[in-house]
Amino acid sequence: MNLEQTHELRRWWDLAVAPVQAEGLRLAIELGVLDALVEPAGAAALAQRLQLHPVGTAHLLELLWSMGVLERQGHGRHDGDADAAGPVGKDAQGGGAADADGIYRLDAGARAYLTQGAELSCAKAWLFRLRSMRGFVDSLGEHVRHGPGVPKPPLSADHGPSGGAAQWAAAARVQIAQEQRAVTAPAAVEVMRRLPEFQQAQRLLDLGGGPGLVAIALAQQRSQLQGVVFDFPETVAVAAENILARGLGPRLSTRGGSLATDDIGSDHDLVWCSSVLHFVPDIEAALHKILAALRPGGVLVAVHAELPREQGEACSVVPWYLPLRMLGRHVTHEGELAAAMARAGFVRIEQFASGQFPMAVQQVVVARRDVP
Ligand SMILES: C[S@@+](CC[C@H](N)C(=O)[O-])C[C@H]1O[C@@H](n2cnc3c(N)ncnc32)[C@H](O)[C@@H]1O
Repeated sequence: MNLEQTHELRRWWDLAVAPVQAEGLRLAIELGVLDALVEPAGAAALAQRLQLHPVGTAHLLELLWSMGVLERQGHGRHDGDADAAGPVGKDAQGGGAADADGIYRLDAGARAYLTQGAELSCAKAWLFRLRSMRGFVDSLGEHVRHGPGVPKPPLSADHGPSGGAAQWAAAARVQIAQEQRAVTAPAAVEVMRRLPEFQQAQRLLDLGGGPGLVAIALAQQRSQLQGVVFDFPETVAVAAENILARGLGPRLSTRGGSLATDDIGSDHDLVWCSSVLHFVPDIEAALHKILAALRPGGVLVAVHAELPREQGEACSVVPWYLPLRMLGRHVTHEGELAAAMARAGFVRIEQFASGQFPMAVQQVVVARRDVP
């Protein structure tokens, strides 16, 4: 036995403790601990300011530090050692010098993405993901015993993964908007930079575009680009507000409907479609419709998670998409979406994986309508 090596059991024990870390982070966001620690502070002063218990707060801060959410200086020092606290400095909240628990402040990544006021804040998006995963966990046993849920009919009032079109619209205002602003829109811009056709494209369709921040970011890249955000009517109302707020009304418009049943327009040069095909009742039918909506030579860029065939890659994709699969939604295996595009008549299909999207690694599939 090598005493320095990690025991094989550890990976399962780590799973059991992950809820403690997630709950610690949730509390830190919801109690305002993270926002407060943009400025360095010790536990006692922070507890006083947020009306928390000093000992409980000290333990929470140490947990967050162990997770890499916080940096710590001066741990174990007492009042007289304050000047030795280093770059984090003194407790700005009047709690005196570095106390025995140390002075904490946010790590740069947590400051950029987990504080409520940050420009790229994903705090609400993260809280949403946590809530939805916790909700799913409670029903997992039911699904295993009694089978996956029945897919929702596309024409009912219930379009969302766990609720109705109104819930998609609410998501478009909060968590999808946060993820688009911080992650999806910059990634979409990067994907388009690799695509020669983007330079000439004049008509963009952002299919299932939610709050429309991807279409907005792409329009901001190229002044000749005009575009339409297509989604359920309740959701495109959110996109319309965002378009108006950025003064892009003359170039971007919205169209409300369902990809499953309604017209999505024609003669588009470029269709962007990310994390949407999971929710349509028939992927092949949706792909035929998208092909017909492109002009000859037009390009579809579809970005979706697919289930990896390698175990090492599957471990970070399968759990995220299990709720959708248990609800009877589609999550294709790697390569299946590209194969379906080929069957639908798309040509010159390329695929690459990217970790620069929300949640798990996404497969970017670029496919073209042939020029006769
Ligand atoms: C997970 S969100 C992705 C939003 C956006 N494409 C992105 O990547 O950030 C799924 C979007 O697809 C839309 N959607 C789902 N089913 C749809 C359908 N049948 N027709 C139109 N939009 C649909 C939802 O309203 C939602 O805005």
